[in-house]
Amino acid sequence: MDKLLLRGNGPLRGELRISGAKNAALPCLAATILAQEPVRLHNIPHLRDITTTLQLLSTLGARVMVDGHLGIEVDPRPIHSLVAPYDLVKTMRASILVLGPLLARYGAAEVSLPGGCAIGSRPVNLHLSGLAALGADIVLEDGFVKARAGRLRGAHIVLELVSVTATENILMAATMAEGETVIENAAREPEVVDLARCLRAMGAQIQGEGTSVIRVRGVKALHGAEHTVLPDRIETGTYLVATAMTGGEVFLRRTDPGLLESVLLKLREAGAEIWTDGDGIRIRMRQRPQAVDVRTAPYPAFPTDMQAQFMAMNAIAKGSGVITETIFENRFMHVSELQRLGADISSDGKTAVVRGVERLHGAPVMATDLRASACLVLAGLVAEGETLIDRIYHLDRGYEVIEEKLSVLGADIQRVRASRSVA
Ligand SMILES: CC(=O)N[C@H]1[C@@H](OP(=O)(O)OP(=O)(O)OC[C@H]2O[C@@H](n3ccc(=O)[nH]c3=O)[C@H](O)[C@@H]2O)O[C@H](CO)[C@@H](O)[C@@H]1O
Ligand SMILES: C=C(OP(=O)(O)O)C(=O)O
Repeated sequence: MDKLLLRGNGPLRGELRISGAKNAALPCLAATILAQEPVRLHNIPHLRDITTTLQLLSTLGARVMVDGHLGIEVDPRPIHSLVAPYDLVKTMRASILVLGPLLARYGAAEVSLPGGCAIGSRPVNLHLSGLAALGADIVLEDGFVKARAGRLRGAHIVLELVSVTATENILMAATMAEGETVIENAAREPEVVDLARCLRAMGAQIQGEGTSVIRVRGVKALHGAEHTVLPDRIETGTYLVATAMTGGEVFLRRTDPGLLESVLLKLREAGAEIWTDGDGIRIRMRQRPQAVDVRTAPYPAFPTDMQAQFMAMNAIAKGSGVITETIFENRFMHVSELQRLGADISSDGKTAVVRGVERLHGAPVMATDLRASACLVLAGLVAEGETLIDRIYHLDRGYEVIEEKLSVLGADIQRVRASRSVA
């Protein structure tokens, strides 16, 4: 297994291009199943989760063409299998997103239940009850969700809690249902909005995305389209925190400051100077960060996918900050790894109190999930001595060439390939 080796190397400086959003690219790729013609997607990040999704689409029979550096064309016409097998689904929870489209377009689907993930139990009951409300017969058998339906029928669905991918699954299915579907308590995340735009380009009739009530008038068929995926707000936020922690100055381009206002607010509170300009963000940090309190909640509040990174920043900040995680019940796995680097953190249930220390010290650590991995990279950027991060396959699910991007900014970071020993 590859590892990352970091040595604290002072402030990050320079300019970076932000990639397309993983969490928007994944549902848009699933949405291609609905079309009757090829769909071209642009600004697709080069990530392991994307490769897995493309493999899944190919397994179903779709023809996938990688078109230049960041473009992908999916031709769904040859789809002949409606089974998403365990081998692919176990590595990526978002594979459940093919359920709604397969059901709506082909009237049946068998999708392996996504494997458990380190950040919590992550059930899919809301996906299933939403699709059942649209008329699907669903059974759980042999570890698979097996669903069947004639033409789906529009319904009034009130989600019990805000779920991003459940909103997306139901939204995709509803585009081809007969009549109107209303999704109440829908997720308002920008990635849901991006999916709605992609579906609208394919001919879907959708209103209200970005609010908590989405209305969909079903159509008989969806056509081919082109869509450019929005920038990754979590990648953006991660590089902003990296710059703040190292006391550097960095300009991020091809991003959208409007997507991460809650994060920018907290960075300013920590002492960062931030300038936004259309699709760019400049950040400068001229002092040791001030610890901040953070409470995660659905968009537009502070994102759970940025929680671990802010914990790393608080670990070296002046004062202490309280981090409250309200979305996932087990998203503090990075606490014990940060403690190995010398962080002073106590956690109890949903809350962690982080008392900033002057300095972290490098040590071998283990990544436990995607954003936990990112937080260890951030800690390694400022730790004294060497930090060796194991199990970075998590990181490769969601950060495009992170070691190259950080190296460009002056970080001392290298990938240690599995076959080579550490010098
Ligand atoms: C691929 C993708 O877009 N992943 C994102 C998505 O995950 P994902 O869509 O899986 O997360 P959800 O929004 O569904 O999770 C929110 C909460 O709802 C619960 N829940 C969800 C579905 C369900 O059927 N039943 C249920 O109880 C979850 O356990 C969690 O406690 O949103 C999360 C919350 O912003 C992000 O951290 C993930 O990066
Ligand atoms: C938790 C995440 O992704 P996923 O939902 O795909 O596991 C994430 O992007 O931080």
